[in-house]
Amino acid sequence: KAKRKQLKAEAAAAAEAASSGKKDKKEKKDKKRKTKEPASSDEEGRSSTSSESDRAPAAKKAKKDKKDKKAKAEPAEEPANDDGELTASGEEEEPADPNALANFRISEKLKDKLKSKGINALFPIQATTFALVLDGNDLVGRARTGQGKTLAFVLPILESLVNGPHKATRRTDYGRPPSVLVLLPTRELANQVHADFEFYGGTFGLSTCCAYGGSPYRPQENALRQGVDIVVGTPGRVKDLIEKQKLNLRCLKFRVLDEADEMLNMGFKDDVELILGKVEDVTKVQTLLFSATLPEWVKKV
Ligand SMILES: Nc1ncnc2c1ncn2[C@@H]1O[C@H](COP(=O)(O)OP(=O)(O)OP(=O)(O)O)[C@@H](O)[C@H]1O
Repeated sequence: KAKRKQLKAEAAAAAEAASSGKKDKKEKKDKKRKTKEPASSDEEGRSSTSSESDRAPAAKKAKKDKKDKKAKAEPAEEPANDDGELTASGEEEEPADPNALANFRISEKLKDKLKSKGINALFPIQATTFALVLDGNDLVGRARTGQGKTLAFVLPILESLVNGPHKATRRTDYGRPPSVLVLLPTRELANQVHADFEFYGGTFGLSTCCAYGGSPYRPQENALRQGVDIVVGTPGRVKDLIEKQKLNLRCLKFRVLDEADEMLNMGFKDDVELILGKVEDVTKVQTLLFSATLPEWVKKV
């Protein structure tokens, strides 16, 4: 009986020892897990359940793929402009070209017309003259053929008549005398300039008449009687129309002498002087003169 009691006591002690060993082990295990846990929860900011930690590599891969795609897409997010310069992404694109239409006081309608002709920026001669003419100055411009001289006076004249200094006093009534007179040495040039004034001036409802020698008088006289805003012509025919009292220059806001040296060479000296002398008050007229060379007579004019 005593032996059985001892065996029981030994078994109980062994069981207790075993249980306390398990407890130790469990405590150690728990400790171990606790030291691991912060790392795993910090890693992705997620709880470390087994199912989630199993998903983590896939999520990481997706994230990496996205990063790679973004890196590949990045060059497209910073587009290069026509000059190859990078422009700031996410902001409205600033026109890098100082001569871009946006940098000039050109109305939207006129800009649209220019763009329809593929003109997105002004040529240097146009950029130089635009503000000067629009602000009311007289001008002498030396320019070779093909530099875009025509638009150098067409654009600021139109803006000045419609939105600028001459807006308030410009006549718009039926039978009005013209606001603009352009003199050129040849009918080809007159036709060219007339076409530009018609195309761009038409935007504002401005009418143009072309008058050169050899063409019938009747249509020109009819147009002048009804009233036009712009007259483009050669000196001989313009002088004739003045002398026939079909054309009167008393309301003129602009007079343009284009290719002045050529007009001199072609013998239009007297006609030009007579026409210029018909303006009553020169302080009320802007005079723009373009010439490839500046002989004495051109300087005097
Ligand atoms: N800013 C511009 N951008 C692109 N093209 C333009 C621009 N200005 C004018 N042009 C074009 O350039 C060409 C020459 O222009 P323009 O005829 O006005 O030159 P010009 O110097 O007056 O020539 P010309 O001496 O023969 O009269 C035309 O075809 C015109 O449409």
